[in-house]
Amino acid sequence: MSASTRRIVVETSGLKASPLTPPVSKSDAQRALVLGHLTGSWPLPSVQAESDEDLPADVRVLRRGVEALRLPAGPVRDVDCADGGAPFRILATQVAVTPGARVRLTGTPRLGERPHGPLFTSLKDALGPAGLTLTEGHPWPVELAAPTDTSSVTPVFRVPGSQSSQYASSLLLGCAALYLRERRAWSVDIEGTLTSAGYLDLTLTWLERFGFELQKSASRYTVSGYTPPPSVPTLPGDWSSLGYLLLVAWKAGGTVERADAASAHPDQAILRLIEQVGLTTEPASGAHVLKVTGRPAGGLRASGKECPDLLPTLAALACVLPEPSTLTDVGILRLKESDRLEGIRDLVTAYGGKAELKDDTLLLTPPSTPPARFEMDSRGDHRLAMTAATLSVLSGVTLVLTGPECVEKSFPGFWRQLIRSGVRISASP
Ligand SMILES: O=C(O)C1=C[C@@H](OP(=O)(O)O)[C@@H](O)[C@H](O)C1
Ligand SMILES: C=C(OP(=O)(O)O)C(=O)O
Repeated sequence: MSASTRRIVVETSGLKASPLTPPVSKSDAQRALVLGHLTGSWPLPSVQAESDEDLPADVRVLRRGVEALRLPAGPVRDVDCADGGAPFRILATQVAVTPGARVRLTGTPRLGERPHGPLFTSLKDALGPAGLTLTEGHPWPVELAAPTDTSSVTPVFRVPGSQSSQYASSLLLGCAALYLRERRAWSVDIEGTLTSAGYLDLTLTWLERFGFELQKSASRYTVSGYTPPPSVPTLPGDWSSLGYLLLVAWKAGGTVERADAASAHPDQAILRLIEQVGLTTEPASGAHVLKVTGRPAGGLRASGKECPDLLPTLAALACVLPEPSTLTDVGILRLKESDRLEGIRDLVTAYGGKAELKDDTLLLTPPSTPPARFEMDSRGDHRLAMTAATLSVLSGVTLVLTGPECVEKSFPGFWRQLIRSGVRISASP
């Protein structure tokens, strides 16, 4: 259940065409903040340029963590990672590779439940011989004391790829820090199949943008050089957030802004998936502005290996398509801010559709008749809250939503954007 008991009514009968804007991409910003810190671009201009009220909470967490690492060595510093999986995992490695750093990391109970063991083991195996200590509470705090000299250890991290790509991304960002300090190549060996591989590619893209030289052989990624880039890279809009906004814009006849095709974010897959169901995305006037037109002609098929964070959004779309849809490789969804696989099943069922899980595949069948209204508890999970609201917009069916404020994590302005499109939000009696 959601930690919050606040309930809102989302009513979507008065939609109007408006330009809709996503926030900055949290995944891009987290990587850029770490690399800006390591390479002397601090504060990072393109994060400074964002208004504070629109900055995703996870970006603020990562920034606070880096600020703690930039303080002179001294007492143990406390950093609250709230609900941020990537910020927590990225920061754990950055603490471990910052000479003499001592940091106590805490977070929500749910973040504490999510898996981190393989990352901690990897850090201890590689840096323990140099003096790294990492102690875990139950589950909090996680306290790290970093060694002052790592130059004599074997420069390789080994980590399994199956649970989360964030372990490998975090370690590669650690390799960048270690390369800069020691001027020797550092590697990450990924054991087994890598899930959410597009997010590791995103990390590699950011390393290159910031001037790092990379090598790949078999399952080993190596940071082997650094040349400062001519300018500090800037940040794109968030394709995960654009997923909701493109669907809202389609329904309301509006446009989306900040849809930067040069972004390496895996959720840009939304464009292909929208086309797959028979809709068309077209450039509208202005840079990076798009509109969506057409009528859906069939169901969709998407994989949690490619774009895990889009699957809830796609489940909302699936509820209004003329044919059933298939989501594959859905197990990864159990490890997110909530058990999103259960969340998707509950949403589709609350809307009157069918969600059948077989092995690792979810078959979604839209209802023959939509309900008069539907109810959903966000369970404190931003993507479930935004997905439920998107379904309300797509279907015109009123939603009663418990726990709407969790959108802060990735998209603090989400409700404001919906209101721009004519959605009415009121407190539930
Ligand atoms: O590296 C990242 O920024 C992310 C990687 C993905 O997680 P997993 O690799 O754990 O699937 C994704 O779901 C998450 O929202 C952000
Ligand atoms: C899973 C997500 O983020 P994280 O893992 O960083 O908490 C998400 O934003 O959907």
